[in-house]
Amino acid sequence: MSDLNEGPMREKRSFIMARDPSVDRRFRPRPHKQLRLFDDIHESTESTDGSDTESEYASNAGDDATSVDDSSEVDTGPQVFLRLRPVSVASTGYSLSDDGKCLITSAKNENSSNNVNRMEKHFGFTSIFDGSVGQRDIYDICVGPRILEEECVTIMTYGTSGSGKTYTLLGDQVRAGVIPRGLEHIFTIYLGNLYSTPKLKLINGCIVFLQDDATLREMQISMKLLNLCPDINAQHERLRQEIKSDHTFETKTEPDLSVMIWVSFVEIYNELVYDLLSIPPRQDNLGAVQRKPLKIACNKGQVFIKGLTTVFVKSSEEALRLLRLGQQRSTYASTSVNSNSSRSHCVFTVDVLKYSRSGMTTQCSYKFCDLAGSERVNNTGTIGLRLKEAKNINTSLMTLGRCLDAASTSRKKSSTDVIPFRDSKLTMLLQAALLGKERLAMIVTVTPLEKYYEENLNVLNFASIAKNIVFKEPMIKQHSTRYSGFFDNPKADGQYDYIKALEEDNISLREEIDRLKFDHVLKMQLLEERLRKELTDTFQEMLRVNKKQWEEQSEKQKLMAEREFEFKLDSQKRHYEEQIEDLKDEVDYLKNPASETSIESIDEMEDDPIEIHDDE
Ligand SMILES: Nc1ncnc2c1ncn2[C@@H]1O[C@H](COP(=O)(O)OP(=O)(O)OP(=O)(O)O)[C@@H](O)[C@H]1O
Repeated sequence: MSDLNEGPMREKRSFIMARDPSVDRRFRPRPHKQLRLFDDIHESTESTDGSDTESEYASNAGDDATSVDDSSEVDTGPQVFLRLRPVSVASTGYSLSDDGKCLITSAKNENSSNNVNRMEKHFGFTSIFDGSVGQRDIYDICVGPRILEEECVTIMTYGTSGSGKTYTLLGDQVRAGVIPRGLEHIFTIYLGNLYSTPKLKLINGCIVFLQDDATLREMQISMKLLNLCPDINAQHERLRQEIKSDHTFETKTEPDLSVMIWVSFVEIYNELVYDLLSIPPRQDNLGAVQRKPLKIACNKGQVFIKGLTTVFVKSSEEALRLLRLGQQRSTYASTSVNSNSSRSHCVFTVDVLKYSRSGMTTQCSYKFCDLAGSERVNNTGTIGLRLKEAKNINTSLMTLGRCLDAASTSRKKSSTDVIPFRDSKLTMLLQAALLGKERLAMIVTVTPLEKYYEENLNVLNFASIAKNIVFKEPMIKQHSTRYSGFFDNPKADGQYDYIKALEEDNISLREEIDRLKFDHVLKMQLLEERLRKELTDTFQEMLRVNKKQWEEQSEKQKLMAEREFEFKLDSQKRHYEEQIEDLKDEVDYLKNPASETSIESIDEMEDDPIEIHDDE
């Protein structure tokens, strides 16, 4: 009954349903001649010789590159690029429009599930890259300009499983992807302004000045994690050489600017957010990393993850090492379509925090988001844990599609429909980009094979919804705050001069402190010198007096010994002289016995031998 009253039901729009949301039929470009893609493309997935045909592309497809730059839609909505994976025999169901910006699909396979899917469809993109386009051009066109704009940007890869999302973002051992190139680019830009210690940090979405002990703690965390990282010196050097030969990045040294760079890495696995750079309880056991899910929160419109480890990095190499560490910890598994398939959505964030002498702190963040691949679970025989993972992946991707759709519809109709960000962790995390508060660049990857035709249509429908979004509000170029340590009160904004004066005072006080310190050090040095001299003089005087005393004492002792010796000598001398006298008398008596001397006395004398007396 109610059906009759309400009239015909309106078709509900969805990115995976059959209705074609691609370019409006009335305006879509009609190709005079459909170009066949992939005629000269050979399978290059297995090749590791680094033979990307970049230079060829640069000359052949240069027009594409320029068309991106001068596009007026750059400022009004997301940029959506299409990258086709190289395959040996590409399906004839895909072709390019004359201007190279529209992919035309038409099912060649009669088994296609429904009539709508078999119809010819046109999907417009900011740029389309065929399988011959290498990593260098992808970076130069899709990402490099966003990095130069120094705005918050989310760069996302979206596609079916095995279509090259991870390859595009991370690259492989030989060909660096978008992230290593982006890191090199960012560090080259700020080379002249990099600050060597972490004094500013983003905490719960706000920029905070760190005290010395907190700075020290952050440096210890950074050191601990870097010690856990795989040793990639040689690999980093090789990739760096490759990047240097591919691009010419320029350093922009600005006076009075200090730049601090932080990185964080999370994965969303089965709808739970995990920190890929957490410090494990035991350093030596990577397997013992506690997988504690984290919560997403919002503070004054800034989305952040509670308790997430953000690591201060001083060079692109450190950032890359942390990226590899997180990559090792993220969830991969072998599936029917990809032997090393990402089973989670991974978001690697680079926060650039700047502090200028005027007291302004600004933040610009680069989020690199590697989405897990959409998968057909019905036909591929996926079971068990892989099935659970695939369902969660598909559900969150569907929510992403719904959010994009709602964002697109509400902008066009100026309606206030609630965008269902809260329906998945992925959309909660990326809501700033989906609302147009940050730039969004999406690289859609497709494997142009017949067997993926219908899956690819879903991906292309999704991409065209994203492409059609128009953001009317101006982008927030940078999140900026003033150092709250100077001013907590809301009137602060109008008192810039006062802040400036305070800062000048601060600078002159610091100079005064430096001068006083210098004077103090100088004074201490002079005092030390004087004390040393006094001490030396005192000791020298003491030595001199001691020496004199010793000399006098020894002189006295010498004199006494001499006198004593003389005295002994005299007494001996006298004694012998007396004995000699006695002996002489005896001789006289013996010669003349009539003398008065008696015999007894002579006998006595004989019994009395000569003695030597020692006075001692
Ligand atoms: N443009 C390309 N050029 C050369 N090789 C490629 C390209 N795209 C993908 N590959 C190769 O294809 C394989 C699968 O790619 P990748 O792992 O990036 O797929 P994915 O889309 O991330 O898949 P999943 O969603 O399952 O993780 C890898 O071996 C990769 O090197």
